[in-house]
Amino acid sequence: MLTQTLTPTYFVIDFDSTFTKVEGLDELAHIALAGHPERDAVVQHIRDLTDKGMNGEMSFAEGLRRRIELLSAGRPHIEQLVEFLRTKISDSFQRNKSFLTDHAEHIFIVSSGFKEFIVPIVTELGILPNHVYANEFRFDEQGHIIGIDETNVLSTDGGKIKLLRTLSLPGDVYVIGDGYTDYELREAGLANRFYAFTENIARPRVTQVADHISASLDEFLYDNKLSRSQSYPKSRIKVLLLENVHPAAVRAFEIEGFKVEFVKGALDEDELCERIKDVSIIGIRSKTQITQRVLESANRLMAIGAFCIGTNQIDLETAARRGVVVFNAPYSNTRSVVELAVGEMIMLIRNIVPKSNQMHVGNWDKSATGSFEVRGKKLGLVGYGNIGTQLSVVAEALGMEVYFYDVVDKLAIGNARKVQSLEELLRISDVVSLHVDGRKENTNLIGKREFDLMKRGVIFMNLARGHVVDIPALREAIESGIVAGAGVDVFPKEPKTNDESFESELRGLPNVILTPHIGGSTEEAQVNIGHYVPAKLLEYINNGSSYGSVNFPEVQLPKPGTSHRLLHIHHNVPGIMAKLNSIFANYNINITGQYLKTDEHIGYVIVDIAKNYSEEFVQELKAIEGTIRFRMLY
Ligand SMILES: NC(=O)c1ccc[n+]([C@@H]2O[C@H](COP(=O)([O-])OP(=O)(O)OC[C@H]3O[C@@H](n4cnc5c(N)ncnc54)[C@H](O)[C@@H]3O)[C@@H](O)[C@H]2O)c1
Ligand SMILES: O=C(O)[C@H](O)COP(=O)(O)O
Repeated sequence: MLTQTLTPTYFVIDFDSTFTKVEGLDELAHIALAGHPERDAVVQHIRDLTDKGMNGEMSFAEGLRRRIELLSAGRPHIEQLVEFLRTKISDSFQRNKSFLTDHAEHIFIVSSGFKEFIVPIVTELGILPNHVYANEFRFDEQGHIIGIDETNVLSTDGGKIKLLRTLSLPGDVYVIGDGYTDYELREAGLANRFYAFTENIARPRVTQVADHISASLDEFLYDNKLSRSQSYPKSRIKVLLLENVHPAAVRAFEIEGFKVEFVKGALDEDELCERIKDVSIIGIRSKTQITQRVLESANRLMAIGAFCIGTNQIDLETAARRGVVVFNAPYSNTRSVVELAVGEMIMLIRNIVPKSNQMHVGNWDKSATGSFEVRGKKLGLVGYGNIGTQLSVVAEALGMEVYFYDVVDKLAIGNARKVQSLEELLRISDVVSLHVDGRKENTNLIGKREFDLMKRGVIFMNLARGHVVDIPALREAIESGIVAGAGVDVFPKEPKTNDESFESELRGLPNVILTPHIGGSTEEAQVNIGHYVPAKLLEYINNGSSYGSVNFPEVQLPKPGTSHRLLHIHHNVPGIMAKLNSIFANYNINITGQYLKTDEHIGYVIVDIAKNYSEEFVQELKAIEGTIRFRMLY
């Protein structure tokens, strides 16, 4: 860490909604009024009074007096509150305990809250008890709160100003807080700067007048070049999550302190080019197209998470050349697709869809004609990857004979049999199911020629990618009776959101199951993906590990420990390693670990070094010709 001399001498920090995520007095009311029939209304009234005070819309002393009157609490409730507040310390304060401890002599907590619950919390993070200035309750003999110590200046209007005057701190004073009374210290000339703290709440009336807005303590420390736990404040790193990814993903980034934006649907290219400009991490599903143009608009982008299996919607090569790492979730929804395929296959071969539709209009058509078992039938899998192989196992358990064709030589699982060509597979199969990936070359893989090769009465399923099938040819094959039943989950053109209508030539055909690209849309799959992909992205952002990436040299890294980690992504051209090494030698840098992985286009070097290095050394590394991206972690 490049620790520098302290510029500000004293830090005056607010407690409620700054040091902790909540307002202590509101929470005390909530605890004390448990079981009270009017609890919600009373607590809300107290909250409204708190907000009015914080926004400077009401006399502070008046608001405090009225809140205390509404409160019906005692010592045991305060004990419960302290327990609760321990779980509500602001994330960035927790992360930066060492700053609080190391600078304890210069830190003061000045709050309109109450010492009874503030002192136990802040002292656990290194604040000195005699540096806590706050109100105090008055209790009766049974321990009920009966009022406040009115001789304390903090119970009066302008209390913080009066207090700071008496403290008369001999040096620069920086105030950090979320409320208007914190700003008033600056207005009164008692502070050099006021930082509106918005990690928990952003009050427009306060942010408007602030010298600076700090979305976290990390930002405050970074801006003032003070020692901190994050090399760059994550609250300044924007994560854009599209297409309704699972809330677990949002939580995973928020817990780490990132600024997260969530959008329910996909965005088109123009919208995305605009929105992505200041985004560092983007999460998408199958609908969002990350094109070259989008990537060229994304100067801050470090990583893309495909919260799905397919990555054909991303220009992977351009991403890599721009130093943007892409991760996906290769297995999280595999089982869901397999189960849907099995279900559809049985429904289609039994001709259930038309029968069900007839029942809904009152027609009872009991007959065995055109209805078969899957047992003993030949299932032909086009693409024998993760989904194809798992479907193969389940289909065998149902008594089917499984055949597969894959462009790559794949090991057959169970009794499945490999065939040598797509044509052969299509000729022999009773059920054809597509499970190829979405590479461009697979466009119209199945068209008229291929349908003409299939057995008359075949069941056909596409749960892979829409562009793989020529839709007019499929319609013709259904109408001509070649295809007796079809299950289609994916389409060349799909609506961007649930509000758009679905247009397709397949609408209205008999014995055709159409589903809105939901092969992977189960609760289980989405929650799995919601955990899996953020974990990969965070590993990369926090540690540099690119393991599991689909477009980048893969490196699995140990934690950097006490070293600082340099991450250098460059074009794979001769001489870069020599230049890097000569800079390390010139600056006499002590290397504690080094990792290198290259592919055809990209070189990814990770170097762990001892902490004593200069800014010039860092600048020289960044300036090496061929550097795509340079990052430091500690
Ligand atoms: N409908 C959904 O919601 C849903 C959900 C998950 C996955 N998918 C899609 O399912 C498909 C399969 O997924 P996976 O996880 O099994 O992928 P995978 O990459 O594990 O397997 C794809 C297989 O297809 C083979 N292949 C590619 N082109 C081929 C061709 N022309 N002929 C024969 N084989 C070919 C590959 O060699 C590979 O073995 C992908 O397109 C994926 O995007 C759809
Ligand atoms: O690639 C996938 O995993 C599937 O197509 C599912 O995509 P989705 O997450 O957009 O439903």
